[in-house]
Amino acid sequence: MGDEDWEAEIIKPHMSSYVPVFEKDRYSSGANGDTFNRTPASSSEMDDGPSRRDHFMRSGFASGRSMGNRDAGESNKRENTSTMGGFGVGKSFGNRGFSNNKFEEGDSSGFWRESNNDCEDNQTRSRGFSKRGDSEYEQDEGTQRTGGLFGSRRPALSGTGNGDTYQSRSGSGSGRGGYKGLNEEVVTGSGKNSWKSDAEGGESGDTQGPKVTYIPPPPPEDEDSIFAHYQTGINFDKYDTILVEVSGHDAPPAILTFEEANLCQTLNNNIAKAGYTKLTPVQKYSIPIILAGRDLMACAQTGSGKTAAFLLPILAHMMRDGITASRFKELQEPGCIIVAPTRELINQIYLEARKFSFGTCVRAVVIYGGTQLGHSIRQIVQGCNILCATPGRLMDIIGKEKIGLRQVKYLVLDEADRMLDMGFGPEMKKLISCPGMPSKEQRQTLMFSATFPEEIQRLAGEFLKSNYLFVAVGQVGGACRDVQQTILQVGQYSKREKLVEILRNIGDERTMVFVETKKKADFIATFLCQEKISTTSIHGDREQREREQALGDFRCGKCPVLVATSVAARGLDIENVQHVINFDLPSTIDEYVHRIGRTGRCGNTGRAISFFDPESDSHLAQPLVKVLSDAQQDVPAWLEEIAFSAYVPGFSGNARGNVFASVDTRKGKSTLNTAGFSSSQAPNPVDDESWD
Ligand SMILES: Nc1ncnc2c1ncn2[C@@H]1O[C@H](COP(=O)(O)OP(=O)(O)OP(=O)(O)O)[C@@H](O)[C@H]1O
Repeated sequence: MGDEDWEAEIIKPHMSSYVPVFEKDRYSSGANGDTFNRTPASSSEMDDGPSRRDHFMRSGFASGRSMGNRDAGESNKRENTSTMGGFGVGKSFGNRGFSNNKFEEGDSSGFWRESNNDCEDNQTRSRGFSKRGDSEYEQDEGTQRTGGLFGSRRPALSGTGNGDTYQSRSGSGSGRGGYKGLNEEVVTGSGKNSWKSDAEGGESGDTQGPKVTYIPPPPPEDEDSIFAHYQTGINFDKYDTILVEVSGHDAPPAILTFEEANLCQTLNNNIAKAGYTKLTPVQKYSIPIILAGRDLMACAQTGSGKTAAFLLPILAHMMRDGITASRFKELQEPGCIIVAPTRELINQIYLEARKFSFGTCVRAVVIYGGTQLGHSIRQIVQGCNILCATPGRLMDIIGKEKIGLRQVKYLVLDEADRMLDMGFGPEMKKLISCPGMPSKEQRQTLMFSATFPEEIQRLAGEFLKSNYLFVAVGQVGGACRDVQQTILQVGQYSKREKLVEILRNIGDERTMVFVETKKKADFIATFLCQEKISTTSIHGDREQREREQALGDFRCGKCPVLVATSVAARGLDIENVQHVINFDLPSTIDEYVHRIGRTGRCGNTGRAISFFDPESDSHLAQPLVKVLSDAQQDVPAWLEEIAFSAYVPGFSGNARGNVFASVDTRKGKSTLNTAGFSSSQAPNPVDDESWD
C-alpha cells in the first residue's frame, strides 16, 4: 500500500474498526523505564522491512509493519516487536473490516491475546477481558472500571502476563455512545443524559471494562524539585503593556506588587522560591478580586500565570482563616475544589498548589481518571483541604462518600469554557447541585481561561453570583503575541513530507505536533520514528501510565517531539517547548489559540506553524486572519483571499482590528470577538472523531 493510501484511510470519517492490540507492558514499576509494545490488530500490507523495524526498536518508538490495511479478514499473529524505547507499534494500523483477528500468545514476555471479533463495538470490547494475568489486578477495588466509548482499557501490567485473552481499547464509538467532545475526553454512558469523561476514564462502578490499576508514582518530595521552575522570558516585562479591562461593579483596585497582596510570610517565601518577583497582569487584577471575596471570570492569554492567580489568594484566605491540618477521616471536607478538563493539567495544578502551600498545614490532593480508584481514595482520606480533580473522578469519589461538599468555599474551574461546554457542562451542573454543595451565594466561584466564547459565558452565569467580575487581559480569545505564527498552505497528502522537512530543520528543539485524531497521532508518531525522529505521543486512547511516560519523555528531552491530540492543547506548561506544529488545524479557533499557547509561555518566545488545507480548513480562514492580525502577525495573502471569499455566518470580527475590546457578555455583543467563530458555531466537534 502506498503512503497515501493509509493517509486516505485515516481521514475516512466512517472508518470504525481500528482495534489496536497492546502487547504487554514491560514496565517494571511506575513510570520509569517503561517500554511497551503496541500491536494493532490487523494484517499487514505495508512492510517496512526488518532493517527499519530494528531501528524503531532501538529508537524508542517501535513501529510495526503497516498502516491502513483495508481488508484484514484473516488471523493475525502478533509479532514480538519489543522495544527499548517507548512506543512499540506492531503490525498495522487502520484496519477495516476484519472479522477474526486472533492473536496468539507471544513469548515469555506475556503478550495479550486477542479473542475473536476484535472489531466489534465497545460493548463487545468491554466484555472482552476474559482473564487477567497480573497481580496488580488484585489490588483493585473490584468496582472500578474504565468504561466508555473508547473501549475498554487494558490493565497496567508490571509482571509477566499469562497469555490472557484481551480485547483492546480504542473503540469505534458505536457501543455505548460516542465520545466526541472537543478534547476527545467525553464519552457517553448508557443513559441519554449520562456521560463520563474520558479524561477520567469513566470509572464509575457501573461501567464495564477492565479495572484500572495504575498508581502514579508520587512526585518528588525534595524542596528543589518542588520549586523547580523555568525562567521568565525576554518579553515578560511586556506583559505590563497589555490592556486590561475589568467589568462588573465595585471592582477592587489592582495591586502592583506581591507585597501589596499582604500575604502571609510562608506564602511570600514560597513565591520567592518559585522565582516569582513580579506579578503578571492577570495576577495583579485577580488576586485582589479573589481576596475581596468576589466571584470572577478571568480571561488572559496562554502562559500568563492564571494558575497562581487563583491559587495564591485562595491559600491566603485559608491561612488567614486559621486552617488546621486536616487529619485522617473517611469523609473529607475540602475547603476548595479545583477542576480541570485533563488529567495532566489537573496534576500540574496540584503540583502548583503543593508548591505554594509548602510549609503550611494546607494539604492539596489530586485525583484523576486512569488511575486506581483506591489510590485516589487513600490520598483523600489522609486529609484534604484543596482537592484538584478531573470531573469524572470527582463525581465518583463524591458518590463513594469520601468527599463531603459542605465546607467548599472555593470552586475553581480552570479552562472554564471547556469545563462548561457540551462535554463537561452536564457534569459541572451535577457537581453544583450535589447534596451539600453550598449555593453560589455561599461559595466563591472562580473561572479562568484564555478563551471564553460568549455563549459559554452566558452558561457560566448559573455558577456565578450575579455581581461577578470579569477580567479581560488583552483580547479575549486572542493568541499570545510571543508566539510567532506561520500558516502554510499544505494539502493533506503533502503534510507528512512537510512535517519531516520542518522537524529536520528544527533539530532537537522541543516540538509539539497536533493532529486531529487519536489514531492519527499514532500514525504520525510511528511515521516520524520511521524517519528517525525521536517521537512519542499522547492522546485519549493511551493508558494513563503511557500518557505520563510520554509527557515525561518529552519534558526531559528524551523524545523532543510529542505528537498530540487536543487532549494536550490546554494548560500544559512544559519548559522549552519552542515549536508547535498544527499538522491538522483544529475545528475551532479557540482550540488553535490554546494549542499554540503551549509555546511562548511566561514571556518566552515560541513558534507555531500550521498546515492549512483549503479542502478542510477554509471555515477557519476568517477567524485565523483575525487572530493573526490581532497578534500582529503576518497574514498570508492567500489566507485573506480564502477568508474573504468564504462566507461564515455570524462572523463579525474586524479582521484587521487589533484594538482591545472586552467581551463581557453582560455588556452586550462584542464586535471584536475572535469568538465570532467560536466553539458553538464551529463545525460540531462531535463529528470530528465520530469514526475514531
Ligand atoms: N509572576 C510570575 N513570575 C514568574 N513566573 C510565573 C509567574 N506567574 C506564573 N509564572 C510561571 O509561568 C508559567 C505559566 O503559568 P500558568 O501555567 O499558570 O499559565 P496559564 O495562564 O494558566 O496558561 P494556560 O492558559 O496555557 O493554562 C508557569 O511556569 C508559572 O510558574
